[in-house]
Amino acid sequence: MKTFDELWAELAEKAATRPAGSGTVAQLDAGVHAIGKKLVEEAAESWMAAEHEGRDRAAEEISQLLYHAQCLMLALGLELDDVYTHL
Ligand SMILES: N=c1c2ncn([C@@H]3O[C@H](COP(=O)(O)OP(=O)(O)OP(=O)(O)O)[C@@H](O)[C@H]3O)c2ncn1[C@@H]1O[C@H](COP(=O)(O)O)[C@@H](O)[C@H]1O
Repeated sequence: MKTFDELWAELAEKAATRPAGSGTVAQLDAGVHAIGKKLVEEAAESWMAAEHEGRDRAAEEISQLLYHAQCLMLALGLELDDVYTHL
């Protein structure tokens, strides 16, 4: 288990060091368009899970939604504070 901030630190490190075999590096190389499509896909899967598959499945899909949101932020060079300032 990890927190949102812990995942962010891990992904930022992966983006900087680009270790072989990292799915995050592959996502970043795929670009904003591809990451955006995954984000929308995970949003739809979160919605469907919430309506039809129960709390545990919804939580799993929402975790993937958060992951892809962080990938999109990294692809754009955004920091957490750039987002938090709008909350
Ligand atoms: N939390 C996640 C995470 N959530 C989602 N995903 C990705 O999102 C995909 C989920 O997509 P789906 O469930 O729709 O499955 P899928 O359609 O079969 O996936 P794809 O074929 O589209 O890749 C997974 O296959 C992962 O590629 C994640 N990939 C990585 N992480 C974490 O990110 C960290 C860094 O990962 P790496 O960069 O791979 O080392 C690690 O701590 C991981 O646990």
